[in-house]
Amino acid sequence: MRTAYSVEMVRAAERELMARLPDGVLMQRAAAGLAAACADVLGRVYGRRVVLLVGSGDNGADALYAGARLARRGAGVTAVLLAPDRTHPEALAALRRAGGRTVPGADAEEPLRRADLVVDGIVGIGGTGGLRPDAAALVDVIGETRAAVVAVDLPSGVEADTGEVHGSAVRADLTVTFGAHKPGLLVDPAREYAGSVRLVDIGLAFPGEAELEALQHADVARLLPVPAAESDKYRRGVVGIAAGSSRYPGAAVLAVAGALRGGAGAVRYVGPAGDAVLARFPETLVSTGTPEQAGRVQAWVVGPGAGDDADAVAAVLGTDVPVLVDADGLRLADRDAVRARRAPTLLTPHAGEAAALLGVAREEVEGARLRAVRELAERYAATVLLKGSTTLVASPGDGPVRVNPTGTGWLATAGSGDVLSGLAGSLLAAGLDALDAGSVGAYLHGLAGRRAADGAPVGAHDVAEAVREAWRDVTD
Ligand SMILES: NC(=O)C1=CN([C@@H]2O[C@H](COP(=O)(O)OP(=O)(O)OC[C@H]3O[C@@H](n4cnc5c(N)ncnc54)[C@H](O)[C@@H]3O)[C@@H](O)[C@H]2O)[C@@H](O)CC1
Ligand SMILES: Nc1ncnc2c1ncn2[C@@H]1O[C@H](COP(=O)(O)OP(=O)(O)O)[C@@H](O)[C@H]1O
Ligand SMILES: [K+]
Repeated sequence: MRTAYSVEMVRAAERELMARLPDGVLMQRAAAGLAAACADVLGRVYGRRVVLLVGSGDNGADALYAGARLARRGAGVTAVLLAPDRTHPEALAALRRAGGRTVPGADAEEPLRRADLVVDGIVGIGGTGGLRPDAAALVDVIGETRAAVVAVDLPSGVEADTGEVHGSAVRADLTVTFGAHKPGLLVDPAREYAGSVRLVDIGLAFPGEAELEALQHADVARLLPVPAAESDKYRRGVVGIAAGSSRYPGAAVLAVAGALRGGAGAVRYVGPAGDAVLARFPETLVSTGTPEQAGRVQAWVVGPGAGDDADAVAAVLGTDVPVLVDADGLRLADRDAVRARRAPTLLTPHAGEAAALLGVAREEVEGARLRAVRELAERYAATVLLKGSTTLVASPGDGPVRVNPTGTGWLATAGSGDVLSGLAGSLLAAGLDALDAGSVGAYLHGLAGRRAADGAPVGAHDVAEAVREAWRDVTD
C-alpha cells in the first residue's frame, strides 16, 4: 500500500525524530536525496547551469544545501533569494562556500532563461494560501524557459493536504518529496503539477493512520475473490443489475459486461433491456419484473442508464444487501433512504453528479476532490467513489481515503462508468466491503483501460473485455 500523510502528521513525525538526532541531520538527508535526483535529471553535473529558487523557510534551505552539493560537483549554481534577509543562514553559507552565487528575486530572469535545471525551493509544507506575487511572477518565467524543473518536497503553490491549487503554482518535471507522500502529490489538480514523484526516505515513522492510501498490485491480489474447491455459483455471489431503459439499453449491457468480469458467480439482470443483454451475454439470468420479484442476490447495482425509474432505485435501496448506486440512480435516490440503510452502500458519482448532490458547481468538485468525496460520504453515510482524473473512494469517518493509481484519460469514454459499476457491484456480491469493492474495481478498471487502449482510443466494451487481462496482471 502506498500512503500519503497530512502536513500535521509529517511535522509530528519530524519532531519525534529530530529529538533523537543531532541538529541538521534530517535536512542533510533531504538535501542528499534531492541533489542525487537533480544529478539524475541533469545526466552530467559538471558545467551545467542550475538555478535555485529559495524562499525563506526550510524548503529553501533544502534547495541551498542540494545546490552546494551540485556546485561541488562542478555545476554553476545561482540561488535566487526571494527573501534575502530571511534566508536560512547556514544553508546560504554552505552554498557560498561551495562556490555558488546569489541574486535577488528582481534579477532572476536572466539566470532562469539560461538555466539547464531549476530547483523550486520557494515553499514546501509551510505554504499557506496561493503564492505571493513575487513568487508567482517567477513561476511565469519558469514556464517560459527550456530548463527541467525539480520541485523540493512539493511544487510551490499547491496545497499539500488537499491537492487544491489556488492561483499560480510551479509545474515540475519531477518532485522530490521527503519522508512521506503528501496528499496533494496524489490528487489532481496538484498531482499534475508535480510531474513524476520521487520519495526520499529520511527515516520518519508514522504511527497513525494515513490520510490517503493507494492500492498496489499485491494489495489487490490479496483482496480479489478466488473460488474455493467447494464454491458454486451461489456461494461465489450473485450480483443483480437494475439498469438500462428503452432509451439506454447499452448501459445495461455494459454494466452486465463489467459484472461478468468481477468475480461473482452469476449476474442477474432486471429491467427493460433484457433482450439486448441476452443477445450479448446469454449467461445472464434475466427477469422482467421488479427488483423485489427477482431471485435472491448478494448485491445490487442500480442506476446506469436507468432513466426515471425511481421505483427500482427505491426498491433496491430497501433491500438488506450491499447496493451500488450510479448515474441516474444518484439523482433518484432518496438521501434519507440511503442513510437509513444497514447494509453497505457505494455511490459512484462523476464530478458532475457529485456537484449536483452537493449543490455546488462541477469545477468546485474538480478543484477540491478530497473535500468533496469526504463531504458526500458524511452526508449520505455511505461509501463514495468519486470518478475522474483522480478517482477517490471514501467511507464516512476519518479513515484513509483510497486514491486510485491506475487511471488513464482513455477511460473518459461513454459507458466506461457503466462497466465500472458492474465490476465493483460484482466485487460487492463476492463479499468485498464497499471501500475495497470500490477501490479494487477502480484499480482493475484503470488497468483494463490502459491495457485496452495501449495508446489508442477505446470503447467501453473494450475496457470490459480487458478486465480479465488486468486481473491476470495483478495476480501474476
Ligand atoms: N518536515 C520535515 O520532516 C522536513 C522538512 N524539510 C523541509 O522543510 C520544509 C518545511 O519548511 P518550513 O516549515 O520552514 O516551511 P516552508 O519552507 O515550506 O515555507 C515557509 C516559508 O515560506 C513562506 N511562505 C508561506 N506561504 C507562502 C506563499 N503562499 N507564498 C510565498 N511564500 C510563502 C513563509 O514566509 C515561510 O517563511 C519542507 O517542505 C521540506 O522541504 C526537510 O528539510 C527535511 C525534513
Ligand atoms: N481524465 C480522466 N482520467 C482518468 N479516468 C477518467 C478521466 N475521466 C473519466 N475517467 C474515468 O472514466 C469513467 C467514466 O465514467 P462516467 O463519467 O460515469 O461515464 P459514463 O457515464 O459515460 O459511463 C470513470 O471510471 C472515470 O473515473
Ligand atoms: K517547493
